[in-house]
Formats: sequence, structure tokens, C-alpha cells
Amino acid sequence: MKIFSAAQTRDWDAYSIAQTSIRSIDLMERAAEACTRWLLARYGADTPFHLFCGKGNNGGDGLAIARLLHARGRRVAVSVLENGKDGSFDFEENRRRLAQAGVPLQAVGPGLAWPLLSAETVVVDALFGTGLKGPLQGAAADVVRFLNGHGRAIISIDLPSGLDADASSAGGPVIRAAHTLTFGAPKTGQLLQESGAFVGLLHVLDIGLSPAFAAQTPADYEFVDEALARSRFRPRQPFAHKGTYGHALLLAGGYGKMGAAVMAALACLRGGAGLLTCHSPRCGYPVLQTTVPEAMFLPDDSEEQLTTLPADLDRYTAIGIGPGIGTSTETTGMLKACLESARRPLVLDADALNILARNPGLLPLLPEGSILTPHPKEFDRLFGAHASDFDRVTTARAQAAALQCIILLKGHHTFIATPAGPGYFNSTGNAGMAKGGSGDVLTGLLTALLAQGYAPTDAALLAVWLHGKAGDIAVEKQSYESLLPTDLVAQLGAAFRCLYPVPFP
Ligand SMILES: NC(=O)C1=CN([C@@H]2O[C@H](COP(=O)(O)OP(=O)(O)OC[C@H]3O[C@@H](n4cnc5c(N)ncnc54)[C@H](OP(=O)(O)O)[C@@H]3O)[C@@H](O)[C@H]2O)[C@@H](O)CC1
Ligand SMILES: Nc1ncnc2c1ncn2[C@@H]1O[C@H](COP(=O)(O)OP(=O)(O)O)[C@@H](O)[C@H]1O
Ligand SMILES: [K+]
Repeated sequence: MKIFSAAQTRDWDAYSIAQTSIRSIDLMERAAEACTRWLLARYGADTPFHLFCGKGNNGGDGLAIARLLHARGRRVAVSVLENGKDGSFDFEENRRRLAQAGVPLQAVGPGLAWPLLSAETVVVDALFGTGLKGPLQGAAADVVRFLNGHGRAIISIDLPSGLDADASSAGGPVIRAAHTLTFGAPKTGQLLQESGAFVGLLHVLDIGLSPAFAAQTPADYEFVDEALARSRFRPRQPFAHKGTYGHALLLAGGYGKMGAAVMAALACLRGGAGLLTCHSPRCGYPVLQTTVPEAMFLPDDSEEQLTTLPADLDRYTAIGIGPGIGTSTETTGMLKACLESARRPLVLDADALNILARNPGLLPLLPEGSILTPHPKEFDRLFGAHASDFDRVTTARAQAAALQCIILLKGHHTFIATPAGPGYFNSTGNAGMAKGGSGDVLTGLLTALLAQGYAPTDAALLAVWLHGKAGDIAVEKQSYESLLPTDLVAQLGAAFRCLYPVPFP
């Protein structure tokens, strides 16, 4: 699914109206129906709704939702942020329809009393959407502060009001929604870590916008959804043998950090690698051989840290390096040797990235197509401090092109920068994965997919989707609090099965 800018979204809207002969007001009705269905499915008959509307089309959506909720017997109150001007054409039409339905409007704005919101009221934020121009000030900022300060659940229509779809909103007042119901496709501003406190859970509602427009319009970013993941997935061949799916090597683990190696190893095997060798400090021998009997073990000379490289790296089809290895001088030497001798793409995570950050001269040694998996702190250590996640995304794209590597900037919607083509945001995953070890699972999975011969971009897209999907499946049997990284490993099979063609094989 493509991710469009606010301007492209407006074009999509206009194209759909022109090409399908649906009127603008009817498209707004469709959007309102989709939101109303969502609200009715989520909240019981006793829940009162209070809609706060601007005077653009986002506010028009709000008025239409109020009328539809009222028609279904729900209690609704509607406040309109007055700016002294006429509303948009479709806003005014919906104002007439709402008056006909007998629902009163009240104005909010300078000098007017704030409405009372009972404890059970659900607030629907239809103040501003993709038409936002600049940070909110004055009365608009006041109403956002009033709603944020009130502690009621807020559902934002299309965008949390005040959030820019295409640029950082850092510093400006923005609605803090529990859920955002957006139309057609997600917007970049909804996917970045810095927007997390405003967007809440994001729901993309299909309102029947033209698929032809989406297919033919180039976009800077794409959403890694199930269809995209399936398009990259290659089912296993019936006559396959273990050699068909590669020999993965993991350079992982250290004294007190053998768990990182175990989780990466388990994920690598569940990710489909034909063979796996783990090279770890000697202290890891009993740990790995007991917990992952399918993996072969190559002990380092050192008892507690990685100091040497295994011989003949060329026999491995993919190498993952970093989980639990520490950043000692000896391990730095081992990583340097690895970069100098590896002739296939590597997966670099955790301490391997920290070593690169301390030794930026090593970056040009990265084999083409290597995959770097920093979280935002590791990212800043590697590429310098950034003022916003929009800036991080820009840097990730530039560095991916400069280094001819893939950079996964990990987060709720992990960003995947590739050397050429669009950037990608992942659609799967949840807050249960915010626990040490989740990243090690991703490293193992990435290494497994590279070992099986997936091109680096395909391996990256598939791995982040499968990793998050496994988390989404696992959390249904667990809770966000109790989820363990090993639960992700356990559900990788179920995640893969989502991608199987029907009938299979
Ligand atoms: N695309 C689709 O698929 C569909 C889109 N639909 C909906 O349309 C929405 C977009 O509507 P839109 O273009 O009318 O803009 P919107 O967000 O209501 O904002 C304009 C209003 O905000 C005001 N305003 C702006 N900035 C401001 C500021 N900083 N501070 C203060 N005021 C500010 C501006 O005031 P003005 O500049 O005119 O004085 C004007 O009143 C979209 O998000 C979705 O909900 C659906 O109905 C159907 C399908
Ligand atoms: N709130 C969240 N929503 C979705 N995915 C998450 C969330 N928190 C963490 N993750 C995922 O879990 C992984 C965490 O990796 P990382 O920060 O390196 O942790 P560690 O290596 O300590 O396990 C990343 O893939 C990230 O995308
Ligand atoms: K809104």
C-alpha cells in the first residue's frame, strides 16, 4: 500500500470524484459511514459522543458522523470551532443536514464557555485533517489543550488535529488520540515514533478511493502490508534439501549475554535457514548446545568474548553479527576482520552497530546489500543526533544510498531505507515487543532469509513484517505486558502461514 502526502491525498480524492462520478459530498458520507461503523462496533449503546468540528472537510466528516450516530439512537453533542468564516461547501451542506435531523450545534471559541464532558463521554476530534496549514495557535490551540487536559478517550478523524501529515509537528499543540481513523492509506506523520503519543492506534479505513490512482501515482513511501509481504515470499520447494536453504552463521553472544545468541539462533532456524552455525565465546557452548540442538557450535578461543573469526567465511551463505557481543577491542578487531573478508551481505545489529559508531572508518567496508538494524539511539550514535524522526528518515535514505546498504530504523512502524526506490514503513507489531530480545529475534530472522537467497531488500521487508506479525499473533495468547521475545519465535510459523498461497503448495 502506498503512503501519500496530504497533497496527493487531495488529488486522490479529486481523481476519485472525477473518475467514478461520485460526488464530493457522497465521498464524505462514505468516510463518515466507515467511521460510524467503527465507533458503533467499539462503544456500547450508553456511550455518549461529543464531536468537536473545524469548518473544513474534516469538520464536515464530524458533522456527518454526528448525524449518523444520532440516526442510530446514540447520544451526540456537537461543538464547532468558530473562526467567523463560512465553512467548506461540504461542511455547510452537512450543517444543514444535521439541523434537519434535529441535532443542535454549539460554538466553541474565544470568550465562550467550554462544554461539559461527562466521564463516560467519548470525544471525536474532527477539527483539522489533511488541510492543516502550520502549527495551531489561538483558539484552535486552546481547544486542543482543553481536550488533551480533559482525560476523555479521543478518537481522531483522519489525523489527530494539529499533526502535520508530511512534516514534523514537534512543539505544536496536537490532539493526543487513543485511536486515529484515517482514510485510504496511512500518512507519513502518523507512522513516526515522535507521533506515537498523538496517533494512538492507527486504523486505515477503506472508503473506496480510486485504486487506479493509487496504482499509477508514484509515492516516496510504501506500507509493508500483507499483500506486499506476500509478493516477496517464495514458498519452499517440495524437493528441497537442507542445502537448498543456505548455511547461516551467527556471530553472537558473550558472557552474561548468551540469551541474545540463543534467541537469534532460534529465530534463524524458525526463519527457514537450512543449516546454522553459531560462533560464540566458549562459555556459550553448553548453553547453545542445550537450548538450540539444531545449531552447530564453533567456540571462540576466548572464554567470554568474541575475538576471532571462523575460517572460510565463504562457506556461509549469510552472516548475522552483533547480538550480545560487547564492544571490546578484541571484538572490534574481529568485526573489522569480518568486514574485510566477507563477500556477501551481512546483518549487523546491536553491539556491531555500536562498534561501527565508534569506528566510522569501518562503514565503507560494509559489503553491498548489508542490512543494519539500529533502534533510534543506535541510529544517532551511527549517524549523529537528529532533531526529529522526519530527519532520521531523511538520513536513513541518504546513508542507505551512500553505503549501498539497507537500514532498518526500528520502532512501532520500523522504517526500511533501501539504496534505491521508495522507503517502507512496517504495518505489523505491537507494544508487547518492547522488551529486550525482540531485536535479536529480528537479526536471526533476517540472517535466515538472506541465507535462503532472498535479495536483501526482500529479506528486510519480509523479516520486519513476519517479526511484527508473529508479535501480533503471540499477543492474542499473551498480553502486551507478558509477551516474550521467545513467543515471537514460537509464532513465526503462524506468521509464515499467513503468506502461503491458497491452495498450498
Ligand atoms: N481525501 C480524502 O480522501 C477525503 C477527505 N476527507 C476529509 O477532508 C479532510 C481535509 O479537508 P480540508 O482540505 O477541507 O482541510 P481540513 O483538514 O478540514 O482543514 C481546513 C480547515 O482548517 C483550517 N486551518 C488549517 N490550518 C489551520 C491552522 N494552522 N490554524 C487554524 N485553522 C487552520 C482552515 O481554515 P482557513 O485556512 O480556511 O482559514 C480550514 O477551516 C480530510 O482530513 C478528511 O477528514 C473526507 O471528507 C472525504 C475523503
Ligand atoms: N511498540 C512497539 N511496536 C512494534 N514493534 C516494536 C515495539 N517496540 C519494539 N518493537 C520491535 O522490537 C524490536 C526491538 O529491537 P531492539 O530495540 O533492538 O531491542 P533488543 O535488541 O534489545 O531486543 C524491533 O524490531 C522493534 O521494531
Ligand atoms: K482530526
